[in-house]
Amino acid sequence: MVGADRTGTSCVRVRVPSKVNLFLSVRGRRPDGYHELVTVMQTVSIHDTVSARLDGSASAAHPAARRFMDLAFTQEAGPEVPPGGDNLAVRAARQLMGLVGVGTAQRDGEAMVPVTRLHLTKRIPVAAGMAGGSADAAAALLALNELWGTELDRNELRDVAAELGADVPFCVTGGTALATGTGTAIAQVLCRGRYHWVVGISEQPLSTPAVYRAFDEVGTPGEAEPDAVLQALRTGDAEALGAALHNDLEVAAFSLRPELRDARDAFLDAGALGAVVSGSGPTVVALAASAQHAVEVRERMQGVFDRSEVALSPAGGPELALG
Ligand SMILES: C[C@@](CO)(OP(=O)(O)O)[C@H](O)COP(=O)(O)OP(=O)(O)OC[C@H]1O[C@@H](n2ccc(N)nc2=O)[C@H](O)[C@@H]1O
Ligand SMILES: Nc1ncnc2c1ncn2[C@@H]1O[C@H](COP(=O)(O)OP(=O)(O)O)[C@@H](O)[C@H]1O
Repeated sequence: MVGADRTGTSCVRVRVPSKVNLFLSVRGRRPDGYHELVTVMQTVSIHDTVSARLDGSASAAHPAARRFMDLAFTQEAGPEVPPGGDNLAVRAARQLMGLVGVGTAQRDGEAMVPVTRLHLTKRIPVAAGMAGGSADAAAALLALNELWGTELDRNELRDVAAELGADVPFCVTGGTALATGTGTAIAQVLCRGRYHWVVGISEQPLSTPAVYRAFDEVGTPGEAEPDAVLQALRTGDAEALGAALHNDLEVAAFSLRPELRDARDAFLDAGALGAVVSGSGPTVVALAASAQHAVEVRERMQGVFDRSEVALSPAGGPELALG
């Protein structure tokens, strides 16, 4: 899997989009506590950026040629984002190093150990149901695969990604996908048109495990099918998509944050084509008929959320730029 010592790249920047769940059905709870899902995910145009840079000779840092490498991580992010080894971007880097047999250390015998510097610029709301941490993990995998010349293909990267979190495999590819299992089995689906969203953001985060626990108490595993969402996407019909938005986790998010139900309903009163909690929340997304309509709906929602943004979907996948 590890390619020859070929990389001449010394810096890679990956701009990675967030996601919304257009449809999410919880089918049941597995013995390990994870839940079986059927979900349709789509990238939206709120992005993080992860850059990776090598100090010293790029070729000397090829993992196949090294037993040790040092990893330095910095970020422009709020205090709620872990600054060290718990950050999903760092966990992704360590996972990739482990896979190619490279340890983290300051020195490798007599020689100085090469340093890989990872930097995260955070724009995606945190613990918001928009897969921000997963997006950063995916971006780190893609950046380091390029920087180190490890040459894992997308399928191999998705396998590594699945070990980091249920949403990470989707974030490696982006676009629009139907995900099953725990969310890691991904099939791209056809999507025509572009969709205009108002993204309602709450500063107070919601923890994904807490929302799944609440679902076990107040929710019922469902049998809803994503057909109406998939058909709307195939035909590029925003009105049909708005009507078909669905999320079984909403009831759990509402039980923890009753005001989110009011916020969703306020979006509908403000003329949105549809509105739904994204993933485990607390972000509520509303579909508009056009860019202008999104601006109008957002204006009518003044004061409902801590803040809001307009955004476009689908937002493609992670974009790599080499330096
Ligand atoms: C709800 C969703 C919908 O896309 O997204 P977010 O709201 O987090 O963005 C996902 O299922 C979240 O995926 P992700 O946040 O990557 O989950 P992980 O890190 O793997 O798991 C965090 C915790 O969520 C619960 N979990 C996650 C996925 C799943 N299918 N069943 C679960 O029960 C488990 O308690 C797990 O310990
Ligand atoms: N790079 C990262 N960005 C955001 N959160 C991160 C990151 N790495 C680790 N985390 C942790 O993951 C938790 C979930 O964050 P996030 O992925 O943004 O939300 P969600 O699971 O709702 O999509 C946060 O509370 C934070 O402690």
